[in-house]
Amino acid sequence: MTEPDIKKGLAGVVVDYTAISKVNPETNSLLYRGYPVQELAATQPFEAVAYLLWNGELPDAEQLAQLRLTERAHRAIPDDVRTTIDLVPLDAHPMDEVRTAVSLIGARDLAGTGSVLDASGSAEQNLERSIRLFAVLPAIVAYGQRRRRGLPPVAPRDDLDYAANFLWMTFGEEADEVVVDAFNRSMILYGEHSFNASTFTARVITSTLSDLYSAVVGAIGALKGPLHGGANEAVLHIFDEIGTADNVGPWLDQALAEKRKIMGFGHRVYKRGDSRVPTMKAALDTLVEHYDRPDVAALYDTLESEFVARKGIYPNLDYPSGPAYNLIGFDTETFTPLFVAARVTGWTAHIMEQLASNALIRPLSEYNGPDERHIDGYVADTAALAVADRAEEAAG
Ligand SMILES: CC(=O)SCCNC(=O)CCNC(=O)[C@H](O)C(C)(C)COP(=O)(O)OP(=O)(O)OC[C@H]1O[C@@H](n2cnc3c(N)ncnc32)[C@H](O)[C@@H]1OP(=O)(O)O
Ligand SMILES: O=C([O-])CC(=O)C(=O)O
Repeated sequence: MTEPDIKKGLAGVVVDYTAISKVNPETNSLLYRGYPVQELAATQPFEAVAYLLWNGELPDAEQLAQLRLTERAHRAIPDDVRTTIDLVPLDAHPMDEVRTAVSLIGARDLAGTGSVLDASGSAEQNLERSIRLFAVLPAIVAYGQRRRRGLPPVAPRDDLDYAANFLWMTFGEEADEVVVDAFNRSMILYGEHSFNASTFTARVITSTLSDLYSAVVGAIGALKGPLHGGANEAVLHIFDEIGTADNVGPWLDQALAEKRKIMGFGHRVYKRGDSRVPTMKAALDTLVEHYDRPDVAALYDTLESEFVARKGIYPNLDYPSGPAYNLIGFDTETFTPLFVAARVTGWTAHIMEQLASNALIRPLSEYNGPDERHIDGYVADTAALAVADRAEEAAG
C-alpha cells in the first residue's frame, strides 16, 4: 500500500484561487487587489482599503463619502448587544466578548429570514452586513476595554474618521495626528492576508452555505489562538517578562533551552521576513518618538537581533504591532480584538468571494485507528448486512 502524501497543517497546499490579496514570500511582498500594502498604508484611510478589499477597486471621492456615511450611521452598539456584553464576565478574555457580540448581532440581523436554505444571503446583503460589522466592531472593542477599566462608554463622533473615532471611543479624548496615523496604518496592515487560518475558517464555514455572521464568529475563534492573532498580545507578555533590553540574552537562553516559542516570530508563508513588518516598525518608531520611550525600541531591537542571530527566524506583523498598541494605551488583552476589527474586512471579502464560486470544503483523511472490531454479543442487523453486500457487489 502506498503511503498517502499528507500535508500536515495543509502546509504548501494551494486550495483555491483568490483575487483579494497576494502574499509573495519570494519578494516579501503583499498586494491587496494588486496594490502594494505599503502604498495603501502610506496614502489611504482604512475605510478606503476596506472598500478596495470588498469591491476590487479603490473608491472615488463620492464612493468613499457614501461608505463613510453608512459606516458612521452604524457605529453605535445597539442596546441589547451592550446588555449582552455586560453579561460576559469581566475577567473573560475580550476575544470571547467580541465573539459573543458578533454572534448576537448575527442572530438579531438574521431573525425572521427563513430556513437555513436562505442563510447565505445575496451578494448585496452580505456587503451590507460586512459594512455594518466593520462599523460597529470599534465600539465593541472600545467598550470592552472601558468596561474592564470601570469607565463609562464613549459615544462615537460623526466628525471623525474611522481610526480617529476608534481611539476617541476607547480613550475619551482626541488622539494626536501621529497616533491616528500609526493606528490607521496598523489597521490597513492587519486587514487581509490570503488563506491564513482564520480566513480559511471563515471560508470553510461559508462553503456549507452558512451565514456571514457564523463565518465571522468562527474566524474570531481561530484568530484568538497564540499561533495566529493571539500572538500580538503574547508579544507584550514576553516584553513584560523580559523587562529591559539588558535581560534579553539570559532570558532568551532560558526560553530556548525550555524549547519555548518566541511569540511574534516566524510565519508559515514568509521565511525571510514578513512584508508588513518594515511599515509597522516605522509606525512603531514614530510612536516611540512621540511618547519618548527609547526603552521600548531598545528591547524590541535587542530581542529581534538576538533571536534572528540564534535561530534565523524573523518577526511577523504581531511583533511591532504589540508594542505599538501598548504605547497607544490599549490594554494587552485588547490587542487581538483590534486585529478582529481590522481583519473583518478581509474575512468578509473572502466570504463573498467563496460564495461567488462555492465548492463545499471537505478534504480527506487517512485512517490510522484500530482495525475493524466488533461489540461482543452483537447480532448483526441483516438489513444493514444486505446493504453492505450490495455495495460490495456494485464495487465489483
Ligand atoms: C499575524 C499572524 O498570525 S503571524 C503568526 C503569529 N504567530 C506567532 O508569532 C507565534 C510564534 N510563531 C510560531 O509558532 C510559528 O512560527 C508559526 C506557527 C507562526 C508558523 O509555524 P510553521 O510554519 O508551522 O513552522 P513551525 O512551527 O513548524 O516551525 C519550524 C521550526 O521553526 C521553529 N520556530 C518557528 N517559529 C518559532 C518561534 N516563534 N520561536 C521558536 N521557534 C520557532 C519551530 O520550533 C520549528 O523548529 P523545529 O523544526 O526544530 O521543530
Ligand atoms: O498569513 C498567516 O498565516 C498569518 C498572518 O500573517 C495573518 O493572518 O495576517
